[in-house]
Amino acid sequence: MARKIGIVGAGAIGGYFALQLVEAGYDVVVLARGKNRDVLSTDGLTITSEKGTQNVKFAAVSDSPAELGVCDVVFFTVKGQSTDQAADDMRPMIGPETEIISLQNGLYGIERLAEKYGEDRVSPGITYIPAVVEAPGQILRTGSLTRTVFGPYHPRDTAIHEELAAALQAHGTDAFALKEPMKEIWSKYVVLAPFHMIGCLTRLPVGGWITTVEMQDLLLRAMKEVCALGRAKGADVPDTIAEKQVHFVITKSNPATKASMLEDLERGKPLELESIVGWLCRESKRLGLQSPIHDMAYALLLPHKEGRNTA
Ligand SMILES: NC(=O)C1=CN([C@@H]2O[C@H](COP(=O)(O)OP(=O)(O)OC[C@H]3O[C@@H](n4cnc5c(N)ncnc54)[C@H](OP(=O)(O)O)[C@@H]3O)[C@@H](O)[C@H]2O)C=CC1
Ligand SMILES: CC(C)(CO)C(=O)C(=O)O
Repeated sequence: MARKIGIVGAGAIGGYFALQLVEAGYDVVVLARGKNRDVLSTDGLTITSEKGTQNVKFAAVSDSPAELGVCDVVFFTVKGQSTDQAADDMRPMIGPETEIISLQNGLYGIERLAEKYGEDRVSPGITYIPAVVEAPGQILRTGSLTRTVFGPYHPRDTAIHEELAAALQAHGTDAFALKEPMKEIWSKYVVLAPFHMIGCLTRLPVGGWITTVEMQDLLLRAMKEVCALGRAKGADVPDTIAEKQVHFVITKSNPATKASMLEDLERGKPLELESIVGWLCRESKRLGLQSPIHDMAYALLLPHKEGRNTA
């Protein structure tokens, strides 16, 4: 019998994986609300990319987690600010054996899920797929990257991760099961937190701000704040990661790439400010570290946190 996979957070990233997992033959059930639920249950999900348009329908779509029932695996893909509510809401979908794979940016959500469901149930992951929701049930992939990794929080059996990664790979996703995914999650976070705050404060894609030595230096110093926090939390995050990442951003990044937090800011949507930048500031303080660059950015972005309509 095919495994039953639940999607909690059927937006850009959750939608992408929902479609791929249906195509891989899994029994996919989707927790969705309002207009998104209506469109997903009637027309299904449509994803447009440079490869064309794909559409799938799901085994079940509901705003009632109890109706969807216990799943073998849940992909957790809500925005950071929805973490606590969604993690509580999904409880009826989580049984004693359910594997929870989080693909959220940052580490806030992973820690909250682990507190609520236990470190042995949560599989941290990260994805680089750029995508946006254009309308309910309609997702646009804005680039071709599909690298995605996931695996256990602490070393344990990874058979389920390997099975899912192989199924996703067979359908075109660059997915990998890692025995120690936290290394790559920290490595992305070293770039992500500075990238989001600088993108939002300059209101520019990376090509608009990375060209001056002043900004390159600011980026490096901001990245080192993240590395210091990683080490204080026991992860292997040497400052050389910051140096490599700055070099990568200068030499390899597509100048048109915008931080997803800037995309949200421009659309007047709520920002993942607390889970990505605020978490770093609070954790640094708690562990006796200084994070002056992120502290200033956090304060400057606070007025935009809830989006345009509530400012
Ligand atoms: N988009 C991208 O390019 C990338 C995003 N990421 C990360 O992936 C994560 C998800 O981002 P993204 O897919 O863009 O976000 P989206 O806003 O597109 O999707 C989030 C979805 O979660 C749903 N949701 C929120 N709360 C609940 C709840 N309580 N119950 C059910 N559904 C809920 C939202 O529904 P509703 O509309 O009803 O609120 C929405 O459909 C973020 O952490 C982001 O940083 C990582 C790499 C790239
Ligand atoms: C990697 C990147 C920059 C785009 O996919 C991202 O994850 C984000 O902006 O949230």
